[in-house]
Amino acid sequence: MLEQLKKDVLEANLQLPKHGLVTFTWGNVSGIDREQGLVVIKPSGVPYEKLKVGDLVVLNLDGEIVEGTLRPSSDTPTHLALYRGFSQIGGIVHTHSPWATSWAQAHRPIPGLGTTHADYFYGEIPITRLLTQQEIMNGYELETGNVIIETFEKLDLDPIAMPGVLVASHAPFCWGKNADEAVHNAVVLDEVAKMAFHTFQLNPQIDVIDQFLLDKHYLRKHGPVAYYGQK
Ligand SMILES: O=C(CO)[C@@H](O)[C@H](O)COP(=O)(O)O
Repeated sequence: MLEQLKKDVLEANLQLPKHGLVTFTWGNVSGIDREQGLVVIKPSGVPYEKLKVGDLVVLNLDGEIVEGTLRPSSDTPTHLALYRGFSQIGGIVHTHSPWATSWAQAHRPIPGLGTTHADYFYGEIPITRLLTQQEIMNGYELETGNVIIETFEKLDLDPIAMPGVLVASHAPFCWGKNADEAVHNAVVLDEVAKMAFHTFQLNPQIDVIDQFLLDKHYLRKHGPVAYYGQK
């Protein structure tokens, strides 16, 4: 089980440069074995082209390293906070993919403007608030995880229906039932971020997708899940 999870997390990490979601060593992917309570994550600062399964780091949900010799990703506290807060998810991706990161830096949520968006994200992709100076002092990565959970609680969002978020002045985090699905959602997030930017250039007055079409498209693909805005 854990050995297969390591292989899946390695493959998911290697998909990031293949899809153009990362530059240099930016970004990271993790996966969780919920039965054992163990998280497998990319080591910090290791180039993707050199990454091997033995480099991956295994931690428990308290952040204690149980396997691995390298330093875990600097975003590990964020991943762990999300696994603790969103019990339904099995894989997490963090990138600085250019289009989604531009919306995060602009402190703008990404509105649902079309069916491409609706197939994956049930409504507007949220933006977190900025962290306070005290929160940054407490630990930027841990508090980033906490502010994502806070954002979803405030907006009453279902992380299955909304598998991604923009962290203000930072970049996106995406997730899914496993690491592979999390990467898929990260690719789509950057695509819909690009499409939304261009759509507004073509028509600054465009409105969000009709709710009926949003329902039809999202539920056609995902079946009866908690509705956006309802638990
Ligand atoms: O968000 C950041 C830095 O702002 C990180 O995602 C780095 O881009 C990758 O860090 P490591 O996973 O290599 O520690």
